[in-house]
Amino acid sequence: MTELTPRQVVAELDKYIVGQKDAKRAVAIALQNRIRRLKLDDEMQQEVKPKNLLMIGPTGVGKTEIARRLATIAQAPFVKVEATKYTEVGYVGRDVESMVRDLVENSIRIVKEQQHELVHDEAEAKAINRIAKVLRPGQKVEKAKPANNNLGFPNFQEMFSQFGQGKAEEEEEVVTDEVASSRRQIRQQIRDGLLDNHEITIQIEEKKMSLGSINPAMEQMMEMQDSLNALRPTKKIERTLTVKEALTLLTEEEADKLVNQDDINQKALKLAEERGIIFIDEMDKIASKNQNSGEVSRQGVQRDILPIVEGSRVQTKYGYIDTDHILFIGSGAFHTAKPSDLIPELQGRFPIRVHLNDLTKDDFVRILTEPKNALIKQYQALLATDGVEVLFTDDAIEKMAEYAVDLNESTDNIGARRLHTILESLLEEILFEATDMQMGTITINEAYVVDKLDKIVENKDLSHFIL
Ligand SMILES: Nc1ncnc2c1ncn2[C@@H]1O[C@H](COP(=O)(O)OP(=O)(O)OP(=O)(O)O)[C@@H](O)[C@H]1O
Repeated sequence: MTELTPRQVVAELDKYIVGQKDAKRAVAIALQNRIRRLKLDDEMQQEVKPKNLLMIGPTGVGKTEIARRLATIAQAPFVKVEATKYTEVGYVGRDVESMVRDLVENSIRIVKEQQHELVHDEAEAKAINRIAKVLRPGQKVEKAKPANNNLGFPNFQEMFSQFGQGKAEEEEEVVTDEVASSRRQIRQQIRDGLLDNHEITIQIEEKKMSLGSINPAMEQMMEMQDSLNALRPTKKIERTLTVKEALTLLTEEEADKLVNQDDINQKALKLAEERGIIFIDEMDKIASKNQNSGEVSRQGVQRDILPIVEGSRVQTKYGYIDTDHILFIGSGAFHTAKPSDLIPELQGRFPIRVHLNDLTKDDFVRILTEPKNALIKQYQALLATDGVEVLFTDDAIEKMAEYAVDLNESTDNIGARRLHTILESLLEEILFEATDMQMGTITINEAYVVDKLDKIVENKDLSHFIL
């Protein structure tokens, strides 16, 4: 895996996030420091403590977005959690270690996807084969039964067959040359996508539902259930789908058989350990120095978080994970509580502090248009699916940015999130009509923006709900 330099990381972040230069630099440095520390010998590693980061800034200015993009750039497992969701050990609620378990789940997904990618062609070939067999079955003949064992032992094979998958095993398929040749043709047709919409009924393995972790006791129960499930033969269920859907499902099922689950688990644990990023939002809400009743439990949460951030071993259903190299990014507005209101040990674990700025009108103009996934581009792409081309004049975009600033000042300051609600209200009519009407090209100018938004903005009660 090639590592990007801090400068390259910032350049990548620039593609998606407007401004916030200091924050981008800080996360790039934090990422590089982790790589540097991993290269040290063991003794030195113990001396150099991990340097986590605290992002301080109002809501909706890009804190989460920076962390999330950073994870994508670094190909790192990522979770976002809210500090206020946790309660002290012993109370009902999520225990703090679950953030590490969630990170591992995310890592498992990443590694599984990578491994599936490696065996994709082989898995797809097998899936195509299975579909061809369903579409052109051979002749079924009854299988000769094995002679009964005369030793008086129960026949385990027959007993197992009662668990659901016995029937098929009693029949054998005779594949004539004609069937084989017809299947060859079908396989080609599937590859060419000619049968995509054709419906078929297939047998697939029933997926075990995985509920998110709730608390340790519940998790243990679910893990026991998982182990029991693993002992039972997988149950097959019948589903009617299009060939295209069946191909996706069966390719996934075949890929599952081709990859080594233990291998995935080990790789995922290592990936989470060395590259994981945990974003803890609302850190300010658990900060407080006072010892009165409500605050005790907040401090409790801080104390629970501390060992994880300091580096400890956490048990997950895939094995133990060391949290020593996980990068923690704390975040919060810190309007009333200050970082210095956190317990000292925790303050020490988040030594890099960075302030994010309030967004200005110019920032809003840029956010609307510049990033790779800019909101205007998103709406244009959505409406293009209905054959509608939407153009925005420069003054229309300026006007939207102006409304965003005004509304953030006069109601709540929700940062760039304001742009989402503004665009949704602005385009409501077009979004409703576009599918029915051949609208061709629509140009949105300043007058259109004023016409659509002024009515709502003037009515303070209404704008609280809509914009
Ligand atoms: N500087 C920015 N550049 C581009 N988009 C931004 C920027 N700031 C915010 N956004 C957009 O606004 C939305 C909210 O931003 P984000 O989730 O990062 O907020 P936040 O600062 O983490 O706030 P909170 O603490 O409330 O979670 C996202 O859709 C994000 O893409």
